[in-house]
Amino acid sequence: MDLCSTIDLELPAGRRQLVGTGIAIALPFGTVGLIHPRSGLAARAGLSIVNTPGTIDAGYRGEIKVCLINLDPEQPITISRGDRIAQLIVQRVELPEFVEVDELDDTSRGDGGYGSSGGHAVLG
Ligand SMILES: O=c1ccn([C@H]2C[C@H](O)[C@@H](COP(=O)(O)OP(=O)(O)OP(=O)(O)O)O2)c(=O)[nH]1
Repeated sequence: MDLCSTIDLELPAGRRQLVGTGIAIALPFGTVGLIHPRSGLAARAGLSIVNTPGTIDAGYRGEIKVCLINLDPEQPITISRGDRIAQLIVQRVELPEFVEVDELDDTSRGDGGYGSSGGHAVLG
């Protein structure tokens, strides 16, 4: 579902702003809302979201807001009230009960991460 701006704004290069969408929802328990950028605006103008994906908790009843950021190094981005600025995706989530243990089971990856599998010159 697309989310639209409730305001007109001009976002200068490198700046961010929290923008209202005028939407409040009651998500079913066991789901989460994720706020994603729109790929067209990202590729063409450099518009993104600071905390992408934003998390909308099932218990949240306030207005959904989007923390937009202009990642273009030079050009401002003009947004008009009603423009589609982001998209909301609703997903089911696990609600696990966490249990503290002294050891974890062995896996082939183990504790290797952060590029340990290579695949790029800078990773060695
Ligand atoms: O892009 C976003 C992200 C969050 N929210 C709202 C819904 C969410 O349920 C609430 C809290 O979000 P989050 O848990 O990410 O914020 P926090 O910085 O951890 O603050 P809090 O202490 O309120 O949990 O803010 C939005 O409207 N837009």
